[in-house]
Amino acid sequence: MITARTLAYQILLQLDRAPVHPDRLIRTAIDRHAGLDPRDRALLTELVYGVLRWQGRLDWYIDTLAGMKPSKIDAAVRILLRLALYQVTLLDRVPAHAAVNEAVKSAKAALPRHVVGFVNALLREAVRRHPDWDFPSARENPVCHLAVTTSHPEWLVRHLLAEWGPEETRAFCHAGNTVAPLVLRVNPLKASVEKVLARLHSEGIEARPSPLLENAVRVRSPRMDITQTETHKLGWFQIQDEASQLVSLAVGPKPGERILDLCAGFGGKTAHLAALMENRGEIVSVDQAAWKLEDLRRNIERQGIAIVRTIAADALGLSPSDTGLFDRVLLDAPCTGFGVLRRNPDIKWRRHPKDPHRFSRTQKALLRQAARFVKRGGTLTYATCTVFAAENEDVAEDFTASQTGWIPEPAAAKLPETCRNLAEGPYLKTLPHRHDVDGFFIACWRNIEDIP
Ligand SMILES: C[S@@+](CC[C@H](N)C(=O)[O-])C[C@H]1O[C@@H](n2cnc3c(N)ncnc32)[C@H](O)[C@@H]1O
Repeated sequence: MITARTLAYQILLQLDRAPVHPDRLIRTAIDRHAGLDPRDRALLTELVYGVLRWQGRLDWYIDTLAGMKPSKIDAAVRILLRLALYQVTLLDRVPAHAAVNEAVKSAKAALPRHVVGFVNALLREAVRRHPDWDFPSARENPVCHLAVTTSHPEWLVRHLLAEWGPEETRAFCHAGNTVAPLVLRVNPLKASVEKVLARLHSEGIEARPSPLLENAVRVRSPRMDITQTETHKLGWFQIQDEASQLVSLAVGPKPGERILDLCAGFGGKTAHLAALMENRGEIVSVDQAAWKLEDLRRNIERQGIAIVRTIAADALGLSPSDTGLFDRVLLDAPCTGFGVLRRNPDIKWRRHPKDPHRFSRTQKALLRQAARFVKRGGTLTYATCTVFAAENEDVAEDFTASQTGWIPEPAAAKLPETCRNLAEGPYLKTLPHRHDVDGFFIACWRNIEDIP
């Protein structure tokens, strides 16, 4: 019988080779090994996400103890060590000797003898030292200190310190290692909050109304796969953080309107827009990834939505003559994703220091393109799930400064009273460490001129 630790090791190896969402790999592993009991499934998720969150600190332990150049340690050996060290240093419920023994056993099965000796010696030394580690000094090297202790890349810490200062950066980095609440958007086309709470309760899941949005609920036991419930299969809800829900609310579509969702992905925002439109009008959902639009179609069908047309295309190559003009256009732009590190901790290790600026260029081009599809009097909404000014305020300000015929509209105007404190000037900005929701940015404009 395969163990949760072995599966976690295999998944971490796969993630090292290709950028797949960890949840997809975990779900596939659980489906394939139906014999895993709920405790093992929970441990598998804990190990995969724990190692991804704490990878920076775990690597610091390895490089401190290894006595060789970091590049000399093979990727598979490093992952084996990270997994064992995570259990030894950060997980209370696994005895240290069990984690070490299992890692050494795995090493014996697959690695040469001298590597087994190296793994064994390093892990036993880590057990001996823990918890008395000599981390880089906060006074002499604040960047390195924060990067190692909170497990974030040095370039990211340096960037945030320059943009936000030490207090906010520290809070952001600490929040990045917490488990985000599991939030559901209730689908009003099929159910109400009360119905969803009652039905989930009958399936053994406790949830409570969101403090922020009246149509959202927070699940108390976030470790389970809620997509397997009947309530989900019936299309009564969609998993969607409150901050993400603010985007479609800020678009503010009305029944009967024409809406363009220009980077629709799996259709999280499309489905919400359709619900706000009471399933009346038309939504055109565009994404360059045709496979995502397949998921989108399944998602909207499950939710009883019938007003969506999909187009698989590069938004930059699309013309209003192909689609007509729209009352409202949403650009939920591709971004570095640093607002959702709690859910996707692997992102912080995949990104490059130049990425915020690279994305910024694409976002500016996509936003100008999105504007071409808006009717006179219509609105344009720009959203990201990241926190850097380069991808947020800079993009919005570039648009406002370079385009005539557009006036910024307060992004919070259409939001419920409970969310008004999230406004920062004309924009809406959420941060995990301040608001306990994902980090999103929203900006809105109204078109006041004919488009040439
Ligand atoms: C932030 S995600 C969208 C998430 C989606 N709106 C949702 O709510 O689930 C950005 C999406 O933009 C798509 N994308 C990136 N560049 C694009 C382009 N030039 N044209 C069309 N889609 C693009 C990506 O495939 C990705 O699905």
